[in-house]
Amino acid sequence: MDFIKMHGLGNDFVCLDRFLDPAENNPAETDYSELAQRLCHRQLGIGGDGLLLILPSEKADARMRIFNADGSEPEMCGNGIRCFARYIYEQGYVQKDQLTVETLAGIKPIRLQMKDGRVYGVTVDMGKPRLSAKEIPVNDHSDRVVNKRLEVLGKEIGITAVSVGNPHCVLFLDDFAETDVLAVGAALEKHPFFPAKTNVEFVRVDSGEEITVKVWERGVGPTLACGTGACASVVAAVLNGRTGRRLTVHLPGGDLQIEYAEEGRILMTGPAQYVFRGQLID
Ligand SMILES: N[C@H](CCC[C@H](N)C(=O)O)C(=O)O
Repeated sequence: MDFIKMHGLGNDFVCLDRFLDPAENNPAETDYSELAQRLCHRQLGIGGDGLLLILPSEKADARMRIFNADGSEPEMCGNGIRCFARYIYEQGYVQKDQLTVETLAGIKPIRLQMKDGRVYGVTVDMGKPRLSAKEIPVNDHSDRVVNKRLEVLGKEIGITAVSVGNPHCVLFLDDFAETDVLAVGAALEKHPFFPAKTNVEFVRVDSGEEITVKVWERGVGPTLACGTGACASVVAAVLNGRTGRRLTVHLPGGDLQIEYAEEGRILMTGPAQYVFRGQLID
């Protein structure tokens, strides 16, 4: 089985190209949950935060499926879709710098930044955030921004819940040293307030134009970057009046440029890089 390894700011993915032969119809390869757990394992497999499937689409230029390292299938992946877009262009499956990708969170318009025929940056229209309790989803009856105090590890913590197709729980901190990100992240991921579990972002506001974010990802754990998490953090910062609408988001793996535009759409721009091509020895 051939695969391609890619990453977006260190959020890394094992990619299987099924564009020309959608193996989804192939019974031998339908348990992607098991396959994701096997291929993403850092010692027993290739290693990755997730498994990306590159598939044809009847509604867009291509279709992306993403599986977390624990085998769960989330609705969307921000760093992954940038890698996906670069790959399908440079593979020749699309010959244009503006394309669309079908995901479980809807069809995402994408613009490629190119130099000498190679993609050096990708801008994704991530769409509008979902803010009502049912859409996130959370166990609450608010129909507006969900700012809530939750009991976590014996302490009360203030959070903002936002969805960008997948659920996010955003906390604002003055100093990362004040919180055990790993313990609080693990506890919040599975907190009963989030019936579909959640990604968790710890955000320090550095200025009106910059935030620093650490992430605990649903179905993965701590990652070097999370595209949807960075978008959710910007939305939460704007809704809580903490920053402007156009931010540089500093993640452990690098920076993303994100704008939560006045009309409500979120634009995310960042890199997508190859690591290696390989063959799995069964
Ligand atoms: N773990 C996330 C999916 C991957 C999102 C992340 N890799 C990104 O770049 O958005 C979830 O279960 O919703």
